[in-house]
Amino acid sequence: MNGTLLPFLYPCLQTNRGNAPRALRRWLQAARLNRNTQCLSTRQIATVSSTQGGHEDENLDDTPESELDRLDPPPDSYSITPFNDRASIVLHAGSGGHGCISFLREKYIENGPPNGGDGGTGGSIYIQAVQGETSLHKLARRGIIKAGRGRNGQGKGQGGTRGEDVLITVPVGTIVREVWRHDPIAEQEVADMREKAMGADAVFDDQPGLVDNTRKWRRDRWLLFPGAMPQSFTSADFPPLPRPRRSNIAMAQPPAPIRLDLDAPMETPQLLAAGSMGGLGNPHFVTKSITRPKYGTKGDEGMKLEIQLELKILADVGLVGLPNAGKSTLLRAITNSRARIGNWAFTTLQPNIGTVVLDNHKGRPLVPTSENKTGPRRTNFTIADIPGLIEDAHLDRGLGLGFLRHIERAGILAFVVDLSAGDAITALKGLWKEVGQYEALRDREVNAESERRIEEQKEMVRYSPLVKPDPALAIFGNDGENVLFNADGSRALPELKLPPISSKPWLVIATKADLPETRENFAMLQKYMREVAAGEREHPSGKKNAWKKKLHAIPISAKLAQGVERITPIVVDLLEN
Ligand SMILES: Nc1nc2c(ncn2[C@@H]2O[C@H](COP(=O)(O)OP(=O)(O)OP(=O)(O)O)[C@@H](O)[C@H]2O)c(=O)[nH]1
Ligand SMILES: [Mg+2]
Repeated sequence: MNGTLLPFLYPCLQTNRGNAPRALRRWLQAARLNRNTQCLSTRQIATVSSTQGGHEDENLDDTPESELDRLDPPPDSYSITPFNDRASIVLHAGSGGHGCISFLREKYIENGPPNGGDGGTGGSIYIQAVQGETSLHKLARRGIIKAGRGRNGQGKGQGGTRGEDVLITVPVGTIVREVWRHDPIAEQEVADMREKAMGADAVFDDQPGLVDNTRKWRRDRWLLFPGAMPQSFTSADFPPLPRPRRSNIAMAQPPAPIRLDLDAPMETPQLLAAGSMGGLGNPHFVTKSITRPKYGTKGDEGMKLEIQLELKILADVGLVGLPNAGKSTLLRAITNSRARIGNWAFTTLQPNIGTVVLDNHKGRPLVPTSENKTGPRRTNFTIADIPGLIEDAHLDRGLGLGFLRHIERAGILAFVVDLSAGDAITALKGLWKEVGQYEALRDREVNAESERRIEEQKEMVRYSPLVKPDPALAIFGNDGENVLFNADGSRALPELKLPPISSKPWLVIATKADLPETRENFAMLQKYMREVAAGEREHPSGKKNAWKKKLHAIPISAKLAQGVERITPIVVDLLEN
Protein backbone atom coordinates (compact mmCIF):
# COMPACT_ATOMS: atom_id res chain seq x y z
CA MET A 1 0.00 0.00 0.00
CA ASN A 2 3.01 2.19 0.48
CA GLY A 3 3.62 4.67 -2.26
CA THR A 4 -0.07 4.98 -3.14
CA LEU A 5 -2.70 7.51 -2.15
CA LEU A 6 -4.81 4.80 -0.53
CA PRO A 7 -3.81 5.43 3.10
CA PHE A 8 -4.53 9.07 2.58
CA LEU A 9 -7.93 8.51 0.98
CA TYR A 10 -9.01 5.70 3.30
CA PRO A 11 -7.49 6.28 6.73
CA CYS A 12 -9.54 3.37 8.07
CA LEU A 13 -7.28 0.97 6.18
CA GLN A 14 -4.35 1.98 8.29
CA THR A 15 -3.24 -0.53 10.87
CA ASN A 16 -3.26 2.10 13.56
CA ARG A 17 -6.99 2.19 14.14
CA GLY A 18 -6.70 4.47 17.08
CA ASN A 19 -6.24 7.36 14.71
CA ALA A 20 -9.45 6.75 12.77
CA PRO A 21 -12.15 9.24 13.53
CA ARG A 22 -14.51 8.19 16.29
CA ALA A 23 -17.61 8.32 14.07
CA LEU A 24 -15.98 6.02 11.52
CA ARG A 25 -14.99 3.53 14.24
CA ARG A 26 -18.54 3.54 15.50
CA TRP A 27 -19.88 2.96 12.04
CA LEU A 28 -17.56 0.01 11.56
CA GLN A 29 -18.68 -1.46 14.86
CA ALA A 30 -22.33 -0.97 14.06
CA ALA A 31 -21.90 -2.65 10.68
CA ARG A 32 -20.15 -5.58 12.32
CA LEU A 33 -22.78 -5.81 15.04
CA ASN A 34 -25.50 -5.86 12.42
CA ARG A 35 -23.79 -8.62 10.54
CA ASN A 36 -23.34 -10.71 13.62
CA THR A 37 -26.76 -10.52 15.13
CA GLN A 38 -30.33 -10.04 14.13
CA CYS A 39 -31.44 -8.27 17.26
CA LEU A 40 -32.07 -9.63 20.75
CA SER A 41 -30.99 -8.65 24.17
CA THR A 42 -27.57 -7.27 24.70
CA ARG A 43 -26.47 -10.36 26.51
CA GLN A 44 -27.47 -12.47 23.53
CA ILE A 45 -25.77 -10.02 21.24
CA ALA A 46 -22.64 -10.29 23.33
CA THR A 47 -22.82 -14.09 23.24
CA VAL A 48 -23.34 -14.26 19.50
CA SER A 49 -20.55 -11.88 18.68
CA SER A 50 -18.16 -13.54 21.07
CA THR A 51 -18.90 -17.01 19.73
CA GLN A 52 -18.48 -15.92 16.13
CA GLY A 53 -15.07 -14.60 16.96
CA GLY A 54 -12.59 -13.46 14.37
CA HIS A 55 -12.66 -9.80 15.39
CA GLU A 56 -9.92 -9.84 17.95
CA ASP A 57 -8.35 -6.84 16.29
CA GLU A 58 -11.45 -4.81 17.15
CA ASN A 59 -11.18 -2.68 20.22
CA LEU A 60 -13.52 -4.75 22.41
CA ASP A 61 -13.76 -2.08 25.07
CA ASP A 62 -15.78 -0.03 22.61
CA THR A 63 -18.53 -2.60 21.97
CA PRO A 64 -20.50 -2.12 25.18
CA GLU A 65 -20.14 1.60 24.80
CA SER A 66 -21.63 1.56 21.30
CA GLU A 67 -24.42 -0.69 22.47
CA LEU A 68 -25.15 1.71 25.31
CA ASP A 69 -25.07 4.58 22.82
CA ARG A 70 -27.84 2.74 21.02
CA LEU A 71 -29.96 2.63 24.17
CA ASP A 72 -29.41 6.23 25.13
CA PRO A 73 -29.23 7.95 21.78
CA PRO A 74 -29.60 11.65 21.14
CA PRO A 75 -33.21 12.52 20.28
CA ASP A 76 -32.38 12.94 16.61
CA SER A 77 -31.02 9.41 16.23
CA TYR A 78 -34.05 7.39 15.27
CA SER A 79 -35.80 6.05 12.24
CA ILE A 80 -39.48 6.23 11.59
CA THR A 81 -41.44 4.17 9.19
CA PRO A 82 -44.53 5.68 7.63
CA PHE A 83 -47.57 4.49 9.51
CA ASN A 84 -51.30 4.79 9.06
CA ASP A 85 -53.90 2.76 10.84
CA ARG A 86 -56.90 3.93 8.85
CA ALA A 87 -57.58 4.17 5.16
CA SER A 88 -60.62 4.75 3.05
CA ILE A 89 -60.51 3.56 -0.54
CA VAL A 90 -62.87 3.40 -3.46
CA LEU A 91 -62.66 0.22 -5.49
CA HIS A 92 -63.56 0.13 -9.16
CA ALA A 93 -63.99 -3.41 -10.40
CA GLY A 94 -63.14 -3.82 -14.07
CA SER A 95 -65.83 -3.21 -16.69
CA GLY A 96 -66.34 -5.84 -19.36
CA GLY A 97 -64.97 -5.38 -22.87
CA HIS A 98 -67.40 -4.82 -25.75
CA GLY A 99 -68.57 -7.58 -28.04
CA CYS A 100 -67.38 -7.45 -31.64
CA ILE A 101 -69.42 -7.16 -34.81
CA SER A 102 -67.62 -8.81 -37.69
CA PHE A 103 -68.27 -11.20 -40.53
CA LEU A 104 -66.27 -13.92 -42.17
CA ARG A 105 -64.73 -12.73 -45.37
CA GLU A 106 -62.57 -14.93 -47.50
CA LYS A 107 -61.82 -15.46 -51.11
CA TYR A 108 -65.06 -16.58 -52.76
CA ILE A 109 -66.99 -15.94 -49.49
CA GLU A 110 -68.00 -12.35 -49.79
CA ASN A 111 -70.78 -12.22 -47.24
CA GLY A 112 -69.79 -14.80 -44.67
CA PRO A 113 -71.49 -15.58 -41.38
CA PRO A 114 -70.96 -13.36 -38.28
CA ASN A 115 -67.81 -14.13 -36.32
CA GLY A 116 -67.37 -11.31 -33.76
CA GLY A 117 -65.86 -12.41 -30.45
CA ASP A 118 -67.23 -11.61 -27.00
CA GLY A 119 -65.66 -8.96 -24.78
CA GLY A 120 -63.37 -10.03 -21.96
CA THR A 121 -64.46 -10.01 -18.31
CA GLY A 122 -63.25 -7.11 -16.22
CA GLY A 123 -60.59 -7.59 -13.55
CA SER A 124 -61.61 -8.34 -9.98
CA ILE A 125 -60.32 -6.88 -6.73
CA TYR A 126 -59.11 -9.15 -3.96
CA ILE A 127 -57.86 -8.55 -0.48
CA GLN A 128 -55.36 -10.60 1.51
CA ALA A 129 -53.96 -10.15 5.00
CA VAL A 130 -50.28 -11.03 4.94
CA GLN A 131 -47.49 -11.08 7.44
CA GLY A 132 -44.83 -8.48 6.82
CA GLU A 133 -47.21 -5.62 6.12
CA THR A 134 -47.38 -3.29 9.09
CA SER A 135 -49.23 -0.21 7.96
CA LEU A 136 -52.05 1.03 5.75
CA HIS A 137 -50.22 4.17 4.63
CA LYS A 138 -49.79 3.03 1.04
CA LEU A 139 -53.48 2.33 0.65
CA ALA A 140 -54.45 5.56 2.41
CA ARG A 141 -52.46 7.44 -0.17
CA ARG A 142 -53.95 5.67 -3.17
CA GLY A 143 -57.58 6.64 -2.63
CA ILE A 144 -58.93 4.82 -5.68
CA ILE A 145 -57.99 1.34 -6.81
CA LYS A 146 -59.09 0.24 -10.25
CA ALA A 147 -59.01 -3.22 -11.70
CA GLY A 148 -58.30 -3.56 -15.43
CA ARG A 149 -61.05 -3.36 -18.03
CA GLY A 150 -61.73 -6.46 -20.14
CA ARG A 151 -60.49 -6.10 -23.73
CA ASN A 152 -62.96 -5.90 -26.58
CA GLY A 153 -63.74 -8.99 -28.63
CA GLN A 154 -62.23 -9.23 -32.10
CA GLY A 155 -62.97 -10.69 -35.47
CA LYS A 156 -62.50 -14.37 -36.33
CA GLY A 157 -64.32 -15.25 -33.13
CA GLN A 158 -61.57 -14.03 -30.84
CA GLY A 159 -62.77 -13.19 -27.35
CA GLY A 160 -61.24 -10.23 -25.50
CA THR A 161 -58.69 -10.95 -22.81
CA ARG A 162 -59.63 -10.59 -19.15
CA GLY A 163 -58.90 -7.38 -17.29
CA GLU A 164 -56.04 -7.32 -14.81
CA ASP A 165 -56.96 -8.37 -11.29
CA VAL A 166 -55.81 -6.30 -8.36
CA LEU A 167 -54.68 -7.75 -5.05
CA ILE A 168 -54.74 -5.47 -2.03
CA THR A 169 -52.42 -6.72 0.68
CA VAL A 170 -53.11 -5.49 4.18
CA PRO A 171 -51.50 -6.20 7.56
CA VAL A 172 -52.93 -8.94 9.71
CA GLY A 173 -55.41 -7.36 12.11
CA THR A 174 -57.18 -5.20 9.53
CA ILE A 175 -60.91 -4.67 9.67
CA VAL A 176 -62.72 -4.01 6.39
CA ARG A 177 -66.04 -2.22 6.33
CA GLU A 178 -68.15 -1.25 3.38
CA VAL A 179 -69.45 2.32 3.26
CA TRP A 180 -71.45 2.33 0.04
CA ARG A 181 -71.65 0.47 -3.23
CA HIS A 182 -72.87 1.12 -6.72
CA ASP A 183 -73.61 -2.15 -8.45
CA PRO A 184 -75.00 -1.59 -11.98
CA ILE A 185 -75.86 -5.26 -12.43
CA ALA A 186 -77.92 -5.39 -9.24
CA GLU A 187 -79.58 -2.17 -10.35
CA GLN A 188 -80.37 -3.68 -13.74
CA GLU A 189 -81.70 -6.87 -12.20
CA VAL A 190 -84.00 -4.96 -9.91
CA ALA A 191 -85.22 -2.76 -12.77
CA ASP A 192 -85.89 -5.81 -14.96
CA MET A 193 -87.85 -7.49 -12.23
CA ARG A 194 -89.81 -4.36 -11.58
CA GLU A 195 -90.81 -4.28 -15.24
CA LYS A 196 -91.71 -7.93 -15.20
CA ALA A 197 -93.74 -7.49 -12.05
CA MET A 198 -95.74 -4.81 -13.83
CA GLY A 199 -96.53 -7.29 -16.64
CA ALA A 200 -94.75 -5.33 -19.33
CA ASP A 201 -94.64 -8.15 -21.88
CA ALA A 202 -98.38 -8.74 -21.88
CA VAL A 203 -99.11 -5.06 -22.40
CA PHE A 204 -96.76 -4.76 -25.34
CA ASP A 205 -98.17 -7.84 -27.09
CA ASP A 206 -101.72 -6.59 -26.83
CA GLN A 207 -101.07 -2.98 -27.65
CA PRO A 208 -98.76 -2.76 -30.63
CA GLY A 209 -98.87 1.01 -30.38
CA LEU A 210 -96.64 0.92 -27.31
CA VAL A 211 -92.92 0.60 -27.74
CA ASP A 212 -91.22 -2.19 -25.89
CA ASN A 213 -88.31 -0.67 -23.99
CA THR A 214 -86.31 -3.84 -24.20
CA ARG A 215 -86.55 -3.86 -28.00
CA LYS A 216 -85.44 -0.30 -28.49
CA TRP A 217 -81.97 0.73 -29.50
CA ARG A 218 -80.26 1.73 -26.32
CA ARG A 219 -77.09 3.62 -26.80
CA ASP A 220 -75.64 2.44 -23.50
CA ARG A 221 -76.20 -1.24 -24.19
CA TRP A 222 -76.07 -1.89 -27.93
CA LEU A 223 -73.12 -1.56 -30.22
CA LEU A 224 -73.76 -1.09 -33.93
CA PHE A 225 -71.81 -2.09 -36.99
CA PRO A 226 -69.42 0.73 -37.90
CA GLY A 227 -71.10 3.11 -40.26
CA ALA A 228 -74.62 1.90 -39.46
CA MET A 229 -77.16 4.55 -38.51
CA PRO A 230 -79.42 3.86 -35.55
CA GLN A 231 -82.38 5.03 -37.60
CA SER A 232 -81.86 2.14 -39.96
CA PHE A 233 -82.76 -0.26 -37.15
CA THR A 234 -86.48 -0.56 -36.76
CA SER A 235 -87.77 -1.62 -33.39
CA ALA A 236 -88.76 -4.98 -34.86
CA ASP A 237 -85.17 -5.58 -35.90
CA PHE A 238 -83.83 -5.52 -32.39
CA PRO A 239 -83.93 -8.61 -30.26
CA PRO A 240 -84.72 -8.19 -26.57
CA LEU A 241 -81.74 -7.12 -24.53
CA PRO A 242 -79.84 -10.02 -23.06
CA ARG A 243 -80.27 -10.37 -19.32
CA PRO A 244 -77.59 -8.90 -17.10
CA ARG A 245 -75.03 -11.55 -16.34
CA ARG A 246 -72.64 -12.11 -13.48
CA SER A 247 -69.37 -13.95 -13.79
CA ASN A 248 -69.07 -17.23 -11.91
CA ILE A 249 -66.45 -15.69 -9.72
CA ALA A 250 -69.02 -13.22 -8.33
CA MET A 251 -70.42 -16.11 -6.29
CA ALA A 252 -67.31 -15.83 -4.10
CA GLN A 253 -68.13 -12.25 -3.15
CA PRO A 254 -68.96 -11.76 0.52
CA PRO A 255 -72.56 -10.74 1.18
CA ALA A 256 -73.21 -7.01 1.17
CA PRO A 257 -72.47 -4.92 3.15
CA ILE A 258 -68.95 -6.25 3.50
CA ARG A 259 -67.60 -6.56 7.04
CA LEU A 260 -64.40 -8.55 7.33
CA ASP A 261 -62.12 -9.06 10.29
CA LEU A 262 -58.80 -10.26 8.90
CA ASP A 263 -57.18 -11.36 12.11
CA ALA A 264 -55.05 -14.20 10.72
CA PRO A 265 -52.68 -14.45 7.77
CA MET A 266 -54.69 -15.61 4.76
CA GLU A 267 -53.45 -18.33 2.46
CA THR A 268 -55.70 -17.32 -0.41
CA PRO A 269 -57.05 -13.88 -1.29
CA GLN A 270 -60.65 -12.98 -0.57
CA LEU A 271 -62.70 -11.50 -3.39
CA LEU A 272 -64.09 -8.03 -2.69
CA ALA A 273 -65.48 -6.91 -6.04
CA ALA A 274 -65.85 -9.18 -9.06
CA GLY A 275 -65.24 -7.81 -12.53
CA SER A 276 -68.23 -7.41 -14.85
CA MET A 277 -68.99 -9.57 -17.85
CA GLY A 278 -67.98 -8.59 -21.34
CA GLY A 279 -70.47 -7.80 -24.10
CA LEU A 280 -71.72 -10.35 -26.64
CA GLY A 281 -70.44 -10.53 -30.18
CA ASN A 282 -72.83 -10.53 -33.14
CA PRO A 283 -73.00 -14.36 -33.60
CA HIS A 284 -75.18 -14.42 -30.45
CA PHE A 285 -77.98 -12.59 -32.26
CA VAL A 286 -78.35 -14.82 -35.30
CA THR A 287 -81.94 -15.88 -35.83
CA LYS A 288 -83.77 -17.58 -38.67
CA SER A 289 -84.80 -14.27 -40.13
CA ILE A 290 -81.68 -12.25 -39.32
CA THR A 291 -78.67 -14.25 -40.38
CA ARG A 292 -76.22 -11.38 -40.41
CA PRO A 293 -76.96 -9.22 -37.34
CA LYS A 294 -75.14 -5.92 -37.35
CA TYR A 295 -75.11 -5.39 -33.61
CA GLY A 296 -73.47 -6.68 -30.48
CA THR A 297 -73.68 -5.57 -26.86
CA LYS A 298 -71.40 -3.41 -24.81
CA GLY A 299 -69.62 -4.78 -21.77
CA ASP A 300 -71.21 -4.27 -18.35
CA GLU A 301 -70.02 -1.42 -16.21
CA GLY A 302 -67.91 -2.50 -13.26
CA MET A 303 -69.18 -2.08 -9.73
CA LYS A 304 -67.86 0.61 -7.42
CA LEU A 305 -67.41 0.18 -3.73
CA GLU A 306 -66.04 2.31 -0.97
CA ILE A 307 -64.42 0.49 1.90
CA GLN A 308 -62.86 1.65 5.13
CA LEU A 309 -59.87 -0.19 6.49
CA GLU A 310 -58.84 -0.02 10.08
CA LEU A 311 -55.75 -1.64 11.49
CA LYS A 312 -55.65 -2.97 15.00
CA ILE A 313 -52.11 -4.09 15.47
CA LEU A 314 -51.79 -7.73 16.33
CA ALA A 315 -48.57 -7.79 18.30
CA ASP A 316 -47.83 -10.55 20.77
CA VAL A 317 -46.91 -8.09 23.50
CA GLY A 318 -48.29 -4.60 24.00
CA LEU A 319 -46.28 -2.13 26.10
CA VAL A 320 -48.59 -0.01 28.24
CA GLY A 321 -47.11 2.81 30.27
CA LEU A 322 -47.20 6.45 31.20
CA PRO A 323 -45.28 8.88 28.98
CA ASN A 324 -41.54 8.91 29.62
CA ALA A 325 -41.64 5.55 31.42
CA GLY A 326 -38.99 4.12 29.11
CA LYS A 327 -41.10 1.99 26.76
CA SER A 328 -39.18 2.91 23.64
CA THR A 329 -35.84 2.38 25.39
CA LEU A 330 -37.05 -1.04 26.43
CA LEU A 331 -38.10 -1.81 22.86
CA ARG A 332 -34.65 -0.80 21.65
CA ALA A 333 -33.01 -2.93 24.31
CA ILE A 334 -34.71 -6.18 23.39
CA THR A 335 -35.27 -5.74 19.67
CA ASN A 336 -33.31 -3.96 16.98
CA SER A 337 -35.94 -1.23 16.78
CA ARG A 338 -34.75 2.33 16.23
CA ALA A 339 -37.68 3.96 18.05
CA ARG A 340 -37.22 7.55 19.10
CA ILE A 341 -36.17 8.17 22.69
CA GLY A 342 -36.29 11.49 24.49
CA ASN A 343 -36.53 12.72 28.03
CA TRP A 344 -39.95 14.29 27.61
CA ALA A 345 -43.54 13.09 27.42
CA PHE A 346 -44.95 11.98 24.06
CA THR A 347 -41.69 11.24 22.32
CA THR A 348 -43.46 8.39 20.60
CA LEU A 349 -46.28 9.58 18.39
CA GLN A 350 -47.11 6.42 16.50
CA PRO A 351 -46.87 2.75 17.38
CA ASN A 352 -43.48 1.07 16.91
CA ILE A 353 -43.32 -2.64 16.34
CA GLY A 354 -40.21 -4.63 17.18
CA THR A 355 -39.49 -8.29 16.63
CA VAL A 356 -37.61 -10.44 19.09
CA VAL A 357 -35.93 -13.26 17.21
CA LEU A 358 -35.97 -16.53 19.13
CA ASP A 359 -34.45 -18.61 16.39
CA ASN A 360 -32.29 -17.13 13.66
CA HIS A 361 -32.12 -20.47 11.83
CA LYS A 362 -28.39 -20.77 12.29
CA GLY A 363 -28.45 -23.93 14.33
CA ARG A 364 -29.54 -24.00 17.94
CA PRO A 365 -32.38 -21.54 18.76
CA LEU A 366 -31.32 -18.48 20.73
CA VAL A 367 -34.17 -18.99 23.16
CA PRO A 368 -35.53 -22.51 23.46
CA THR A 369 -39.21 -22.83 22.66
CA SER A 370 -41.35 -25.87 23.23
CA GLU A 371 -43.06 -27.86 20.49
CA ASN A 372 -46.27 -26.14 19.50
CA LYS A 373 -49.34 -28.36 19.23
CA THR A 374 -51.30 -26.09 16.95
CA GLY A 375 -48.70 -24.72 14.56
CA PRO A 376 -45.01 -24.63 13.80
CA ARG A 377 -42.49 -23.84 16.52
CA ARG A 378 -42.41 -20.16 17.42
CA THR A 379 -39.33 -18.44 16.03
CA ASN A 380 -40.06 -14.85 17.04
CA PHE A 381 -42.54 -12.62 18.78
CA THR A 382 -43.51 -9.01 18.23
CA ILE A 383 -43.74 -6.12 20.65
CA ALA A 384 -45.82 -3.00 20.09
CA ASP A 385 -44.67 0.20 21.77
CA ILE A 386 -47.56 2.65 21.72
CA PRO A 387 -47.58 6.31 22.74
CA GLY A 388 -47.79 6.88 26.49
CA LEU A 389 -51.16 6.92 28.22
CA ILE A 390 -52.08 9.75 30.52
CA GLU A 391 -54.94 9.94 32.96
CA ASP A 392 -58.26 9.97 31.12
CA ALA A 393 -56.67 8.60 27.96
CA HIS A 394 -59.94 6.72 27.43
CA LEU A 395 -61.63 10.12 27.06
CA ASP A 396 -59.20 10.73 24.23
CA ARG A 397 -56.86 12.89 26.30
CA GLY A 398 -53.27 12.90 25.18
CA LEU A 399 -52.86 10.49 22.30
CA GLY A 400 -54.95 7.94 24.18
CA LEU A 401 -57.93 6.53 22.41
CA GLY A 402 -56.40 6.35 18.97
CA PHE A 403 -53.72 4.02 20.22
CA LEU A 404 -55.38 2.21 23.10
CA ARG A 405 -57.15 0.06 20.54
CA HIS A 406 -53.79 -1.27 19.38
CA ILE A 407 -53.21 -3.03 22.67
CA GLU A 408 -56.65 -4.54 22.86
CA ARG A 409 -55.56 -7.28 20.48
CA ALA A 410 -52.11 -7.90 21.92
CA GLY A 411 -51.70 -11.37 23.38
CA ILE A 412 -49.88 -10.17 26.49
CA LEU A 413 -49.89 -6.78 28.17
CA ALA A 414 -46.61 -5.56 29.60
CA PHE A 415 -47.18 -2.67 31.98
CA VAL A 416 -44.10 -0.48 32.01
CA VAL A 417 -43.75 1.52 35.22
CA ASP A 418 -41.03 4.01 36.05
CA LEU A 419 -39.58 3.20 39.47
CA SER A 420 -38.11 6.68 39.83
CA ALA A 421 -41.42 8.46 39.23
CA GLY A 422 -43.40 7.91 42.40
CA ASP A 423 -45.27 4.92 43.72
CA ALA A 424 -45.19 2.07 41.19
CA ILE A 425 -48.37 0.46 42.56
CA THR A 426 -50.37 3.65 42.02
CA ALA A 427 -48.96 3.93 38.50
CA LEU A 428 -49.91 0.32 37.75
CA LYS A 429 -53.44 0.79 39.09
CA GLY A 430 -53.79 3.98 37.06
CA LEU A 431 -52.78 2.16 33.87
CA TRP A 432 -55.22 -0.67 34.55
CA LYS A 433 -57.94 1.89 35.19
CA GLU A 434 -57.41 3.48 31.77
CA VAL A 435 -57.38 0.09 30.07
CA GLY A 436 -60.53 -0.98 31.92
CA GLN A 437 -62.36 2.21 31.07
CA TYR A 438 -61.36 1.91 27.46
CA GLU A 439 -62.77 -1.60 27.46
CA ALA A 440 -66.06 -0.42 28.97
CA LEU A 441 -66.24 2.28 26.32
CA ARG A 442 -65.61 -0.27 23.60
CA ASP A 443 -68.28 -2.61 24.95
CA ARG A 444 -70.76 0.25 25.00
CA GLU A 445 -69.91 1.02 21.39
CA VAL A 446 -70.31 -2.60 20.36
CA ASN A 447 -73.71 -2.75 22.04
CA ALA A 448 -74.82 0.47 20.41
CA GLU A 449 -73.63 -0.88 17.09
CA SER A 450 -75.56 -4.15 17.39
CA GLU A 451 -78.67 -2.24 18.47
CA ARG A 452 -78.30 0.10 15.55
CA ARG A 453 -77.95 -2.80 13.18
CA ILE A 454 -81.10 -4.43 14.49
CA GLU A 455 -82.93 -1.13 14.03
CA GLU A 456 -81.47 -0.78 10.57
CA GLN A 457 -82.59 -4.24 9.59
CA LYS A 458 -86.13 -3.35 10.56
CA GLU A 459 -86.18 -0.28 8.36
CA MET A 460 -83.85 -0.95 5.49
CA VAL A 461 -84.26 -3.24 2.56
CA ARG A 462 -81.19 -5.32 2.07
CA TYR A 463 -79.93 -5.78 -1.43
CA SER A 464 -81.33 -9.05 -2.65
CA PRO A 465 -82.04 -9.36 -6.37
CA LEU A 466 -84.11 -12.52 -5.91
CA VAL A 467 -86.80 -10.75 -3.89
CA LYS A 468 -89.60 -9.30 -5.96
CA PRO A 469 -89.11 -5.56 -5.54
CA ASP A 470 -91.83 -3.27 -4.39
CA PRO A 471 -91.86 -0.07 -6.46
CA ALA A 472 -92.99 1.81 -3.38
CA LEU A 473 -89.67 1.12 -1.70
CA ALA A 474 -87.24 3.77 -2.71
CA ILE A 475 -83.98 1.90 -2.97
CA PHE A 476 -82.65 4.18 -5.62
CA GLY A 477 -81.54 7.68 -4.95
CA ASN A 478 -82.94 10.53 -6.98
CA ASP A 479 -79.83 10.77 -9.08
CA GLY A 480 -80.34 7.21 -10.23
CA GLU A 481 -77.34 5.93 -8.29
CA ASN A 482 -77.85 2.65 -6.60
CA VAL A 483 -76.91 3.62 -3.08
CA LEU A 484 -77.98 0.53 -1.26
CA PHE A 485 -76.43 1.31 2.06
CA ASN A 486 -76.55 4.35 4.15
CA ALA A 487 -73.14 5.99 4.19
CA ASP A 488 -73.31 7.54 7.63
CA GLY A 489 -75.47 4.81 9.07
CA SER A 490 -72.69 2.25 8.91
CA ARG A 491 -70.06 4.24 10.76
CA ALA A 492 -69.55 1.96 13.72
CA LEU A 493 -67.28 -1.03 13.65
CA PRO A 494 -68.32 -4.64 13.32
CA GLU A 495 -68.75 -6.63 16.44
CA LEU A 496 -65.45 -8.04 17.60
CA LYS A 497 -65.47 -11.23 19.53
CA LEU A 498 -62.54 -10.37 21.77
CA PRO A 499 -61.97 -11.72 25.26
CA PRO A 500 -62.01 -9.16 28.07
CA ILE A 501 -58.69 -7.36 28.39
CA SER A 502 -58.40 -8.35 32.06
CA SER A 503 -58.33 -12.02 31.08
CA LYS A 504 -55.10 -11.55 29.11
CA PRO A 505 -51.80 -12.59 30.66
CA TRP A 506 -49.89 -9.57 31.90
CA LEU A 507 -46.62 -8.68 33.57
CA VAL A 508 -45.01 -5.59 35.03
CA ILE A 509 -41.69 -4.30 33.80
CA ALA A 510 -40.23 -1.84 36.30
CA THR A 511 -37.76 0.40 34.49
CA LYS A 512 -35.06 2.79 35.62
CA ALA A 513 -34.01 0.40 38.39
CA ASP A 514 -30.48 1.79 38.01
CA LEU A 515 -31.50 5.09 39.55
CA PRO A 516 -30.93 5.58 43.28
CA GLU A 517 -33.73 5.03 45.79
CA THR A 518 -35.82 2.83 43.56
CA ARG A 519 -35.18 -0.39 45.46
CA GLU A 520 -37.84 0.19 48.09
CA ASN A 521 -40.41 1.14 45.48
CA PHE A 522 -39.74 -2.11 43.65
CA ALA A 523 -39.89 -4.17 46.86
CA MET A 524 -43.35 -2.76 47.54
CA LEU A 525 -44.45 -3.48 43.98
CA GLN A 526 -43.20 -7.04 44.24
CA LYS A 527 -45.02 -7.56 47.53
CA TYR A 528 -48.19 -6.17 45.98
CA MET A 529 -47.90 -8.51 43.00
CA ARG A 530 -47.42 -11.51 45.30
CA GLU A 531 -50.50 -10.54 47.26
CA VAL A 532 -52.56 -10.11 44.09
CA ALA A 533 -51.44 -13.53 42.87
CA ALA A 534 -52.39 -15.07 46.20
CA GLY A 535 -55.80 -13.38 46.07
CA GLU A 536 -55.11 -11.34 49.20
CA ARG A 537 -55.49 -8.05 47.37
CA GLU A 538 -57.84 -6.95 44.67
CA HIS A 539 -56.67 -7.33 41.09
CA PRO A 540 -55.57 -3.90 39.78
CA SER A 541 -58.24 -4.14 37.07
CA GLY A 542 -60.92 -4.46 39.74
CA LYS A 543 -62.38 -7.46 37.89
CA LYS A 544 -63.02 -10.72 39.68
CA ASN A 545 -62.05 -13.20 36.99
CA ALA A 546 -58.97 -11.32 35.90
CA TRP A 547 -55.82 -13.23 35.00
CA LYS A 548 -53.40 -13.80 37.90
CA LYS A 549 -51.87 -17.19 37.28
CA LYS A 550 -48.20 -16.30 36.93
CA LEU A 551 -47.59 -12.71 37.88
CA HIS A 552 -44.14 -11.31 37.27
CA ALA A 553 -42.56 -7.98 38.14
CA ILE A 554 -39.19 -7.58 36.46
CA PRO A 555 -36.81 -4.82 37.54
CA ILE A 556 -34.66 -3.63 34.65
CA SER A 557 -32.54 -0.82 33.46
CA ALA A 558 -33.34 -0.49 29.80
CA LYS A 559 -30.81 2.28 29.40
CA LEU A 560 -27.97 0.09 30.69
CA ALA A 561 -29.44 -3.08 29.19
CA GLN A 562 -29.47 -4.76 32.57
CA GLY A 563 -32.09 -7.31 33.48
CA VAL A 564 -33.75 -7.14 30.06
CA GLU A 565 -32.66 -10.67 29.18
CA ARG A 566 -35.15 -12.00 31.77
CA ILE A 567 -38.09 -10.63 29.79
CA THR A 568 -37.82 -12.88 26.72
CA PRO A 569 -38.10 -16.30 28.47
CA ILE A 570 -40.98 -15.07 30.63
CA VAL A 571 -42.87 -13.75 27.61
CA VAL A 572 -42.23 -16.97 25.67
CA ASP A 573 -43.53 -18.95 28.63
CA LEU A 574 -46.69 -16.81 28.82
CA LEU A 575 -47.22 -17.00 25.06
CA GLU A 576 -46.85 -20.76 24.94
CA ASN A 577 -48.84 -21.68 28.01
N1 LIG B 1 -31.81 5.86 34.12
C1 LIG B 1 -32.62 5.31 33.24
N2 LIG B 1 -33.22 6.07 32.31
C2 LIG B 1 -34.03 5.50 31.43
C3 LIG B 1 -34.29 4.11 31.45
N3 LIG B 1 -35.16 3.83 30.45
C4 LIG B 1 -35.43 4.97 29.82
N4 LIG B 1 -34.75 5.99 30.40
C5 LIG B 1 -34.80 7.39 29.99
O1 LIG B 1 -36.14 7.85 30.11
C6 LIG B 1 -36.43 8.79 29.09
C7 LIG B 1 -37.66 8.40 28.37
O2 LIG B 1 -37.48 7.21 27.66
P1 LIG B 1 -38.42 6.78 26.47
O3 LIG B 1 -38.02 5.39 26.10
O4 LIG B 1 -38.46 7.78 25.40
O5 LIG B 1 -39.82 6.76 27.20
P2 LIG B 1 -41.23 6.39 26.58
O6 LIG B 1 -41.99 5.62 27.59
O7 LIG B 1 -41.07 5.72 25.26
O8 LIG B 1 -41.87 7.80 26.43
P3 LIG B 1 -43.07 8.25 25.45
O9 LIG B 1 -42.72 7.78 24.10
O10 LIG B 1 -43.09 9.71 25.57
O11 LIG B 1 -44.30 7.62 25.97
C8 LIG B 1 -35.20 8.82 28.20
O12 LIG B 1 -34.44 9.94 28.54
C9 LIG B 1 -34.45 7.56 28.55
O13 LIG B 1 -33.05 7.71 28.39
C10 LIG B 1 -33.63 3.32 32.45
O14 LIG B 1 -33.80 2.12 32.53
N5 LIG B 1 -32.82 3.98 33.31
MG1 LIG C 1 -41.66 6.17 23.48
